[in-house]
Amino acid sequence: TMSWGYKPNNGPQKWVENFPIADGVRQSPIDIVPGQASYDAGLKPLDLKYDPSTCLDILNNGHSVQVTFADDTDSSRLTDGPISGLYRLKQFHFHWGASDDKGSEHTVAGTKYPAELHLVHWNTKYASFSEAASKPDGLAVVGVFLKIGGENPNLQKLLKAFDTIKSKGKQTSFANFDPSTLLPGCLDYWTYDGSLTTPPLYESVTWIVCKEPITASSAQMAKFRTLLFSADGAAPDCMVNNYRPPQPLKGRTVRASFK
Ligand SMILES: CCN[C@H]1CN(CCOC)S(=O)(=O)c2sc(S(N)(=O)=O)cc21
Ligand SMILES: [Zn+2]
Repeated sequence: TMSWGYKPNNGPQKWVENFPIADGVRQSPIDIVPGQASYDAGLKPLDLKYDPSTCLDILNNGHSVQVTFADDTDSSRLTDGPISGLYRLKQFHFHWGASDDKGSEHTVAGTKYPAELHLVHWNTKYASFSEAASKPDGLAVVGVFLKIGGENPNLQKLLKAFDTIKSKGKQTSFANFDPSTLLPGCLDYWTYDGSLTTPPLYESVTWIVCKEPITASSAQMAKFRTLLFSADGAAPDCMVNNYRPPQPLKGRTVRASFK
């Protein structure tokens, strides 16, 4: 049987067949409508501290490009913001389009960005990432939009590794990368209760979506599109449009950390 993907025969419209929670009450992503978000003065600023020495490797998992971190200590972690306790960084990855006019998962008043970065953190009240991944307060994902602008030198280090992980299952060591270099200068955010945007679609994510995008050049976006969904030796299948469209809000409130 074919595993899930982003094509008409195995994509977001079909996921509910194997993952019925796809039609759940707190699914992600969503369209964020700034005028309908509630400013919450009680929301704290995000406190993100990352230790580059926890960076382990970069992987093409057949769905995205992912950078994985050692999560056996608290040295790369998220605290404050909308969450309580301490969440450890596990990985970050991206979603992008076949062209610069689409690619993000969250949208802002219907606007699609060319890509979206997800920094995935797990709640250390649980013993491990895999235990946390399915709990309602198990994960906190920081989303950062990418918009087309000048070349982003911090992305360049990632992109240089892409030639060695072109196809599904390829991975290579990747050391001393500081994910905070991919954060925008202003950490104003929207937050809401949601889910993983890929199967298994667990409703376990506190979403923290930054208002300010970072930039990538059009050439840098083109580099993402040289990656493949397909494994070595299989017919090459470009890794593009690996995004789920916005899902129904179903009565949820989106809070803003800013006026
Ligand atoms: C391709 C598979 N993606 C998922 C793998 N994991 C979940 C299951 O693990 C036990 S995960 O927690 O690393 C995340 S976070 C994430 S998103 N796009 O919502 O940030 C998707 C996934
Ligand atoms: Zn993601």
